[in-house]
Amino acid sequence: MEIIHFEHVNVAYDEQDVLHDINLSIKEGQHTVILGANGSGKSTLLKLFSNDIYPRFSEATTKEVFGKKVWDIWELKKHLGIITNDLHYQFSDRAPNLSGFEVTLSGFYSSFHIYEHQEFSPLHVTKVEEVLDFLEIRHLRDKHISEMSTGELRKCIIARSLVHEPKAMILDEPTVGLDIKAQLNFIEMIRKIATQRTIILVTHHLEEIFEEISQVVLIKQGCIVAQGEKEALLNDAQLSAIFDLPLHVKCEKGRYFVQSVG
Ligand SMILES: Nc1ncnc2c1ncn2[C@@H]1O[C@H](COP(=O)(O)OP(=O)(O)OP(=O)(O)O)[C@@H](O)[C@H]1O
Repeated sequence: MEIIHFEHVNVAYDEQDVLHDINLSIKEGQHTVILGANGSGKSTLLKLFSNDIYPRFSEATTKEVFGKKVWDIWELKKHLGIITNDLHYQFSDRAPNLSGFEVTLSGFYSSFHIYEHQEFSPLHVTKVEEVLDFLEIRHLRDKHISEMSTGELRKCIIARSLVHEPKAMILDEPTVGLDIKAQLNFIEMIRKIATQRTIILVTHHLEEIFEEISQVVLIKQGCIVAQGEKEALLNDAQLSAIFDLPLHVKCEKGRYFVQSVG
């Protein structure tokens, strides 16, 4: 089953073309990274996955998510857990008093708060407890957002997206703002999730590309310039071209990093 199947997809904002002739396939179980510089079109591509924007009409265009062309947007959001940094800001701004338990529970209504009119069954509560245990964040259950570190809140937001048991999770620059230890710890958590569902990582940080990611999609100036196996694409030539810098890349124990520039 393909999660994403795009053929000849073009996107424009105010008549300005931003994504050009996108052909992309991501299969279930095929953990994928979408890698590109700032402004290359990564977030726009992600908005296409979630149906927050639509392609420019063309007879040649095919756009299917989980094999379907048309989706009820709320139904689709249950299948695709999407984690953006915007979610993080929304929670810390709007609901600093929410606990880890409540952040997770809010996933059932995709809301940024818990409201009186929302009804939760014992099954909802059980699911939240199960997710907190799976992610090993029970210690955050009763902690308030205002008392959480960036990494702690981000883990609760991941928990929130898991209550629907999405088939795939899309993570947009998930380790922004985390120190090295928190980053490594967070990536270990994502690896655990990757044993159960497909991860699509959107980033410009090589360090975020964990071992289980097999497919790389390189995007530059709104075009997918390469799509294929990680080992074939994460090399000096491809990455220097993508980031417009002479980069020397190294891989150690299955993890990639920029060794030097120039
Ligand atoms: N709402 C919008 N209206 C007009 N242009 C936009 C809009 N959003 C993005 N763009 C433009 O589309 C292009 C791609 O932007 P996009 O945010 O998708 O890139 P990105 O790779 O996610 O960048 P970053 O890594 O900085 O988040 C950029 O030129 C950007 O200026």
